[in-house]
Amino acid sequence: MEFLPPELSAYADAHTTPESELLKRLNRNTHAHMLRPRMLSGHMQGRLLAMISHMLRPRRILEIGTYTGYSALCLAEGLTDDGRLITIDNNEELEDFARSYWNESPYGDRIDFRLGNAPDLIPDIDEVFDLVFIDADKQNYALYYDLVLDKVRPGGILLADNVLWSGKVVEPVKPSDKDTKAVLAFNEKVQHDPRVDNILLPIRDGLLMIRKR
Ligand SMILES: C[S@@+](CC[C@H](N)C(=O)[O-])C[C@H]1O[C@@H](n2cnc3c(N)ncnc32)[C@H](O)[C@@H]1O
Repeated sequence: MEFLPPELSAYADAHTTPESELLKRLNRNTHAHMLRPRMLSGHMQGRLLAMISHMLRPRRILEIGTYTGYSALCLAEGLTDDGRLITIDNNEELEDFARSYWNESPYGDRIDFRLGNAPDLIPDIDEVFDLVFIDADKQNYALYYDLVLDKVRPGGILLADNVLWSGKVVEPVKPSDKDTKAVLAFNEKVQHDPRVDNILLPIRDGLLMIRKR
């Protein structure tokens, strides 16, 4: 969901560095051939992810929720020369599609795709992360946060997508709406965690930026 009026959104887009030809093609082909293409980060958020990555120069990035590999390519832009991005998804139908685009990029050999259920895989990853992007099933957001925070270096950054959840975070919640309840609980958890500083950026569907103290 976009929270800005369309004309302001278009203006912001027009004053943001354009996508590379590869990202444009991946974006277009995801919309043409894949289910639920709105899950892809897109131009504006993709450039923000790349900008944050360039600023941090991370050596290790963890992404939870690969989809067609668009955000992985954006995040990989800032990796150090010996850097690596681990990205996890439980949908095996996405891997070949994503990999075909990664292989055309300079980062193909630095993106380490792990197929499986993220809550099962994360505990076995023995790395210290500079940057983490949480962008998978909403009901596990708080669990992902708990699983990764100890693996993030002090000063490292976590980003969590969709934290405004199409505006549902400020509407009455239906008792059956587990996703909205999970997003609300996650946002509260981070807000009251003395181990971090955080800012909720109202970009696209809401991006929570969290710095480990
Ligand atoms: C919103 S999409 C990711 C979009 C991607 N980060 C981007 O910006 O282009 C969420 C992805 O999380 C994956 N996913 C959902 N639940 C998962 C789980 N429990 N373990 C691993 N991946 C999961 C889905 O298959 C889907 O591809």
